[in-house]
Amino acid sequence: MTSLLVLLPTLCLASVAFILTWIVIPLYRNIKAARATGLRYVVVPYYQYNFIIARLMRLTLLRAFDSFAPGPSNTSWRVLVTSLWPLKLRHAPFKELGTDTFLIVSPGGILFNTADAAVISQILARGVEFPKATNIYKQINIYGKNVVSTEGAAWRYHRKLTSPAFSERNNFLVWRETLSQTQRMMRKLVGHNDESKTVSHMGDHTMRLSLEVLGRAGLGQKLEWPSETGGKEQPKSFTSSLEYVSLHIVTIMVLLAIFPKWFLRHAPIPSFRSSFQAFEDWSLRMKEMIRSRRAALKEPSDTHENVVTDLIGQLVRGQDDESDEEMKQLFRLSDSEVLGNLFVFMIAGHETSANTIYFTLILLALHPPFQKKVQEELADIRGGRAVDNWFFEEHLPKLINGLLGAALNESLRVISPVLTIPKAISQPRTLSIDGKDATIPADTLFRLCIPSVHRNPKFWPRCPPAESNSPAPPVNEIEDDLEEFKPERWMTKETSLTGFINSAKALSAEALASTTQPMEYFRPFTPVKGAYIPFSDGQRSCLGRRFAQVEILAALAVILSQYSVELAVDEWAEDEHVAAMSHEEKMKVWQKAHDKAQFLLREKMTCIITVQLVKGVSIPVRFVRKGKERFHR
Ligand code: HEM
Repeated sequence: MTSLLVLLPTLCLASVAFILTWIVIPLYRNIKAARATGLRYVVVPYYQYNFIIARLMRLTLLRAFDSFAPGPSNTSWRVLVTSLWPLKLRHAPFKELGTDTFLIVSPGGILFNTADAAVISQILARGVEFPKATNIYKQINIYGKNVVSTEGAAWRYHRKLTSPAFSERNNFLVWRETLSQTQRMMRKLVGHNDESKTVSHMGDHTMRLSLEVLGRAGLGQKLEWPSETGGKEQPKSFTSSLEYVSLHIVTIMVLLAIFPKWFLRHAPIPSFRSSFQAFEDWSLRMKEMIRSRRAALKEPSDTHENVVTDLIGQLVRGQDDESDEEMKQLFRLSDSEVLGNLFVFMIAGHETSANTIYFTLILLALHPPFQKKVQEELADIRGGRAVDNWFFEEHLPKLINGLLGAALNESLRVISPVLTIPKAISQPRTLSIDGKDATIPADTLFRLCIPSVHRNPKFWPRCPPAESNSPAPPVNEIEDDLEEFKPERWMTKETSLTGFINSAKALSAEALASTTQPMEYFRPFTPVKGAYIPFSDGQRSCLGRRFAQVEILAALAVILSQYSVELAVDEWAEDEHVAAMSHEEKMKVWQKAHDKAQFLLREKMTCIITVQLVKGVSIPVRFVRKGKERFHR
């Protein structure tokens, strides 16, 4: 009894001390610091980047509120503690708070969120002062340090040594491989005699396509799939270990972060063991590949052409380029760093490109009139040439500057594969925000919210909404068409651009200068700096931007020059039934497929490293020979 009398007050005192030390005092300090910035702020009970606490809170506090309290508003703490709100709510919280920059304050830290192009461009231009938040990327070092996970001098060293790999010669290889692999993919997706059949999981096919292109243009490897080896799965083939690693990358990284290697090697759970096995397999294969590539490079130089052009060849050659021995030791990637970089090229370049091809196809299937215009332009561009005779130098610029390029720009605007760009500061930094200087306290984590700035009405030419069902209902009152996929936005007629420029607040000098162009002149629309950042910008912008552009445009061009992509309607009508329908009946059934696809793009998106449809959800499509379309001719 006496001991209980002592224990209870001690426990109470300990709890009060804990709450004061870890919650009340830090929260008070953070609120004070946030107030001093002069920016708007919202207080939330916990820090979302403290993963253990955030997970605990999601399971308890958040769940309790979600069961008993009415649905949260767009600016409620229940929404703002989640990492997905920029994806789900886009620009809505900014609009409701009446600002394009606000802070989220919690006991664990301050988050700076912005959808303001002017603020984003300052942060990206001052890369040294606003470095990447590298501790978020620690797990990515599983094979070795690399250009994605480092900062400061280490990053400069990696960037200097990896950039030459993304040469125009390599892009040519990407072009050639994509043309050939896409034709191969289409032969599988379209039945004999061009009979159209439903492709239920198009995302899986674009994932393989992108892996094949990375395999060839990145690692110099032709990937053999089980169907091409007589249907026999080869458990230890390079392809299967590469595919396994790329599809299970999140699991592998989490396991390696939690458990020691010796445990995973003998883990009692089979899936843990196979993940670890794949991780080790890939490492062994890559080390072997690096060794044999180094040997090949020592051969006489006239046989080098094929072995230096891919990414691995360029990195290995870079290892030996420096003639000065001392410099070689300082500025030379170790084998583990070559491996680490090849691995992050795969992570950074696989899903991002694959999903962009997939989503652009879906968006074009949702917009048949624009798809038709693209196909007409493609026919002009290629002038009857067979795919194998398309020229990189001649055809690629036409694709980039044409309607397909506009479709790609718009697809990346509405579904950016990367959700937010994180930056972290270790000392106070001053930014000009809405014309005033704001000093942001040290240790603030910055999030440049891509979906939000891509829909910020201040920075984009816009019209009233045309589609009643565009993917936006979290934003209750949709006042413009920025939720809609409208590639025409990127083909600006000078007259409308002038109107836009006059009404925009933040303008680049180039945009102002361009107002002197003739009224009837059409040109690609150039957004204000900081407003369009699918590949980020500044010194840490995407290294594989052109690699990705070449791959995505080449793949789409091959597909659309021969086929139309349609939404599949199997859920509502069988083929024979559709064939016997009147035009009106067909349109009704197509509208159902359209509404469902819009619903999925709106409600079933998530972000696991990159933005994607949630596991198990897909939008089925069909490829039909041009002229044989079932719904829109
Ligand atoms: C549609 C396709 C792609 C998109 C939208 C994309 C987007 C991005 C973004 C936003 C970043 C900056 C991330 C940050 O700062 O947190 C980035 C960085 C990077 N990307 Fe991409 N990327 C794409 C394709 C690729 C491809 C194909 C590769 C390589 C094969 C690649 C390699 C890289 C690398 C190495 C970095 C790190 C650069 C550095 O930190 O210096 N990306 N990418």
